[in-house]
Amino acid sequence: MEVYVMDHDQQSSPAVIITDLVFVDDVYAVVTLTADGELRSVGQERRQLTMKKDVIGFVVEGKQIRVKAVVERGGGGICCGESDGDFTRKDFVFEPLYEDAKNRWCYSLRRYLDSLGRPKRLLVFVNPFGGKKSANKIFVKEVKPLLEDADIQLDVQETKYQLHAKEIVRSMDVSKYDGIVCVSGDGVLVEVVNGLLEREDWRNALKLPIGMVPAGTGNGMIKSLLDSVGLRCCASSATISIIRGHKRSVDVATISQGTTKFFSVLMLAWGLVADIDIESEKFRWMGSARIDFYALQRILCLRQYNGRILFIPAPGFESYGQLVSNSLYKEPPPISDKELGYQGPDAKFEDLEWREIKGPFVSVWLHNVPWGAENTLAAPDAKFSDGFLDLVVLKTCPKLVLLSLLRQLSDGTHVHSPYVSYLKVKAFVLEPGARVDEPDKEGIIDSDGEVLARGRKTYKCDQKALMSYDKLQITVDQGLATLFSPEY
Ligand SMILES: Nc1ncnc2c1ncn2[C@@H]1O[C@H](COP(=O)(O)OP(=O)(O)OP(=O)(O)O)[C@@H](O)[C@H]1O
Repeated sequence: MEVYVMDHDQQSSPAVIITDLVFVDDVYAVVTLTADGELRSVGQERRQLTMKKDVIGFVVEGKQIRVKAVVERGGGGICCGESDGDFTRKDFVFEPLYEDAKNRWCYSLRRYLDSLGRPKRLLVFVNPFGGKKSANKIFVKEVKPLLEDADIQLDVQETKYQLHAKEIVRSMDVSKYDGIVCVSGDGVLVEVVNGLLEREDWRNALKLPIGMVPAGTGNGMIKSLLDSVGLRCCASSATISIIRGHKRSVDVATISQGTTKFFSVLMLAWGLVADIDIESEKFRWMGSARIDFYALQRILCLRQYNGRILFIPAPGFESYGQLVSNSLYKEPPPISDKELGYQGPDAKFEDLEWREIKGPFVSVWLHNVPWGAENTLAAPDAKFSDGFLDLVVLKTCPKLVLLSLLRQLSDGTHVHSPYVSYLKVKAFVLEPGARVDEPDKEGIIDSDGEVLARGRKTYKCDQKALMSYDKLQITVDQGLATLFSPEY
């Protein structure tokens, strides 16, 4: 029924898609769906839902239609999941008077929801190993019911071992899905991005949006996405943003050493932060307290590392460091026939103006998005797709100041400290050196929670790292990957 309704106050109001006399709670009411997506009920009570924002799906229950809705709460209220969240369930049930009317309502609601471009088929990775090992429970109790309410078909894959998600993504049929969801920490997200980029059809594969549901220790990406619109980092808010299907592009950094590459969407750390992140693994039994506990230990016995960093500053940051004639940066070798995946940005960096900062360093930290973890606002000015990485450098710092800087990480005010240099860079070279106090020992280079390189003679570890503790270079490709994101 397509009618154009004249309004008393305005010249015209949005076209009516369907309007009917129905029962709401056994009382007559008029329910209307308009072309601008308002679903209104006028009867004993007035109700209004916005299809785009509030409605996640609908279902027929006998003679009734249940419109499944989640409404953003304005302070107070309850979350629709287990944990505290920002949405409350507000289903709307009505009963069309005739079977024929019910069918017309179903057709109109379905057509409207289909026009919103929301995902219909998702591949879901659940990492049972991440964080507090509660990803399965989070998925079953909080994520699956919402995705099913939204009538999304799910292929669920529990990850069985490290790099399992990457393996699947590298060879999956991307045309089967409208997105990939990771119920995990950031580790599985990074595997998915790397898997997509290693495919021959990476350009097309990268259009597949990736959704995150926080279920790990490090949930920096989803925290960054939700926090940017004032939502709390919880499974229900994350799931609702996936259902609504908005997307956001995110920069991808290519970290390379010779022909070896790693693609990062979160961060790279060398020095204090990497040492805390990786070495605290041995205290994993402590849960998230391991980080604070080990950070204290590391500050009391503070290490400094020799080395050098070189970078191309973003416009406005040219005053940092000194100009250099030889950047050490090497353009990647031409692609051989065998290397079919993504090889890094096409841009040339070798002849641009490079600047350097020489060590010793306490910490060097590069960030792509603001939050490194749910309680770490590492780079408050970082943007998802500005084509730059935020660089946080700490060369030296009294221990007491350092302790308070670590506390300030929770609100991002550490970047205002006179001991911290905070700038944006387009490309970066790290030349890591040995520890100042024990020159026979070197450090760790960590990217997105993975050890990229371990110093020689420093760590007894059977696992071989991807790269050696030597010069590596980083370039950024603007907005290369796609994420499901709340509307911003
Ligand atoms: N079944 C499994 N057993 C062991 N490791 C796994 C399994 N499934 C996935 N992994 C690995 O777990 C790592 C961490 O995953 P994820 O990011 O989800 O959790 P996290 O809690 O944020 O990580 P971490 O606790 O290491 O900081 C990933 O590198 C992933 O490859």
